[in-house]
Amino acid sequence: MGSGFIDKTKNPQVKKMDLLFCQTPQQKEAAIKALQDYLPHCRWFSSKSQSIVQLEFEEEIFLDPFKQEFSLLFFRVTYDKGPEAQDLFLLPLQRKSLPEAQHSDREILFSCEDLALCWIEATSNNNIGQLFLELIVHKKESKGRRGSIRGSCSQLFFFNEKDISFKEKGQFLGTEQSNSSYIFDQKFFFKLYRKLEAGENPESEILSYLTEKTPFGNIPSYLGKMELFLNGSKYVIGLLTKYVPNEGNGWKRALSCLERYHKVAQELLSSSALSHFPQETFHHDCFGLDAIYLGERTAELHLALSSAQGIEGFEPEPLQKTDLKLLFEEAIQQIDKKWINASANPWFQRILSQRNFTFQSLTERISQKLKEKITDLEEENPDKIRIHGDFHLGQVLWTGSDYFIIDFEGEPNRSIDKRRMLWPALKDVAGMLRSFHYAAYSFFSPMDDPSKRILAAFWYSKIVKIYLDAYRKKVRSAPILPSTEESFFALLDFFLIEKAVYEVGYELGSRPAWVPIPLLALLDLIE
Ligand SMILES: Nc1ncnc2c1ncn2[C@@H]1O[C@H](COP(=O)(O)OP(=O)(O)O)[C@@H](O)[C@H]1O
Ligand SMILES: O=P(O)(O)O[C@H]1O[C@H](CO)[C@@H](O[C@H]2O[C@H](CO)[C@@H](O)[C@H](O)[C@H]2O)[C@H](O)[C@H]1O
Repeated sequence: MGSGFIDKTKNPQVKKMDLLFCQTPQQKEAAIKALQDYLPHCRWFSSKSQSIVQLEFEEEIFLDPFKQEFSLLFFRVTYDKGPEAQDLFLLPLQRKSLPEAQHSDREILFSCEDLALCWIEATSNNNIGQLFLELIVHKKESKGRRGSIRGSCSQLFFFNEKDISFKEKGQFLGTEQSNSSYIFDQKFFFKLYRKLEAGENPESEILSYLTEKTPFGNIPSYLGKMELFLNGSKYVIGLLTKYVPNEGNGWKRALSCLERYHKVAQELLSSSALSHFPQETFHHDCFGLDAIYLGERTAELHLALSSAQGIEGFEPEPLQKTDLKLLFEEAIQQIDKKWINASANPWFQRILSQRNFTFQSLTERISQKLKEKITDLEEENPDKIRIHGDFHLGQVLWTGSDYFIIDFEGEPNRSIDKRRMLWPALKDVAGMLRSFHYAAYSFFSPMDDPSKRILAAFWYSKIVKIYLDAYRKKVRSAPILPSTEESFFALLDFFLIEKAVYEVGYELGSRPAWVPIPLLALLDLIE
C-alpha cells in the first residue's frame, strides 16, 4: 500500500493510519461487505428486519490521536424504503497488528495485509472507557477529516470529583443492550449511543435539567456528554452520569416478589380465600411497598418536570385534543406497519379466534375505543409536560431502600422529535401499569389455565391500586392530571390501549412468543 493512503497535509505531525482512508477501493468494498455481514449479529443494530441497500463509511475519528489505537467509525445505512430511510451508527474500533490479532480470540472485522494491520470491535475493551472519560472530563476535542468529537462536563463534576484519577479503566457492562455502557469504579456510568440522531438527545437533556434545575434526586446525576459534529449537524454520542449502586432493576424484583406471592396465594385460592390475602405479607413480600415507592417517585419526577418555567422545550402547555388525535393516528399506523407479520404468529391467530375477532374487527374496535376515550375526556386540558417516555420496570433500579429512574431516551422506535414532545404525565403512569401487567402475566403464563389467570389478575389489580393511590396522593391537585375521576380514567385508558398496541408491534418484531401478554391485555381493555 503506497504513501498516498497517508494524509500528511492536514496535520503534518500525525500520520493518519485510519481504516477509512488507508484503503484501496477494493479493500474499502471488502470492509463494507464485512461490516454488512457482521451487523445482523449485533444486539445494538436495531434495524435487522430492514433490507440494506447501501452502507457507507462517513467518518472515523481517533480517541487517542497520537497512539492511534482506538477510533470511532461512523457509518450510514440506507434501507430499501427510499433515500429517507437511513440511520447513522457508531462502531468503536481497535487497530491491531495482524500477527497479534490472529492470536487473540476476537473476531477480525477488517484487515489490510499490506500494512499488516487489522481492526476489531473495541466495545468490550476496558481501556477504551478511560479514553471516553478523559475526553469528557478534560473537555477535549478530536478531529477527523470531515467532523470532530468533543467532550463537555458539568460544573457539578468539578465540584464533587476534584480528585479524579484516570487509573480506573471503564468496566464494560455486557453486550445485551441497545447501547454500550461502562462503569468506572462504581462511581461513574458512561453510555455510548450506537444509533445516532442529529439534534438534542432526550436523555442528556432531561437528566441535565433534573440535576441542575430541580431537587429531584432519584436519577443518575448528569455529569457530562460527548458530541459528534458532522456535516453541519450535532449528535450526542455519549453520556456520563453518576453510577447508581443497586441490587437490580424493578423487573427482577417484581418477579422475585411474585414468587413469594404465588406460594401464599396458591393456598388461599384452593380454600377460596384469595380476597383475604394478608395485607402485611402483600405489603412487605409481594411488591406492595415497592408499588408505593414507585408511585411516589413517579409523582416526584412528574412534579419536577412540570416545574420547568421558561426553559425551552420543557415548559408545560395545556393538552389539546389534537395531541391525542396525533397519537391515535400513530397507533393506527403502528398496526399497519408493525403488525404486518401478525398473521404468521400462531399465538396472535389463536387468541383472536378464541375471542371472536378478525384482524379487521380488532383494528376497528381499537380505533373506536381510542376515539371514545378522547370524547370521554370532555373539556379537560391537563398540562402536558416532558415525560420519561418509555417507563417500565426495567427502567427503575432498586438501591436496597428506594428506586432510581434511568434511561430517559424514550421509546426506541420513535424519532427524536417525537420523543422530545410534551405529553400528559399519565402516559408514563400507563407505561408502568403495563409493566406490572407484563410481570404478572409473564410469571404465571395464564393462557390456558383459569386459576393462574385469577392469581395474576389479583396481584395486578392490587399493585395498580397501591401505585395509583401513592401517585395521586403526591401529585394532589397539580394541573398535570385531569380533575375528575371520569376524565382521569378516560385518559389513563387511552394511554393503556395505545401502549398495548405499541407492545404487540414490539413483540411481533422482537419476541414473538411474548405476543399473548400485550394482546390479551389489549383485548381486555377494548372489550
Ligand atoms: N447510572 C447508572 N448506574 C448504575 N447502573 C446503571 C445506570 N444506568 C444504567 N445502568 C445499568 O445499565 C443497564 C443499561 O442501561 P440503560 O440506560 O437501560 O441502557 P440502554 O439505553 O442500552 O437500554 C441498566 O439496565 C442498568 O442495569
Ligand atoms: O428497554 P427498552 O428501551 O429497550 O424498551 C423496549 O424493550 C422493552 C423490553 O425489554 C419493552 O418493554 C416491554 O417488556 C417489558 C418486560 O420485558 C415490560 O416491563 C414493559 O412494560 C413492556 O413494554 C419496551 O416496550 C420496548 O420499548
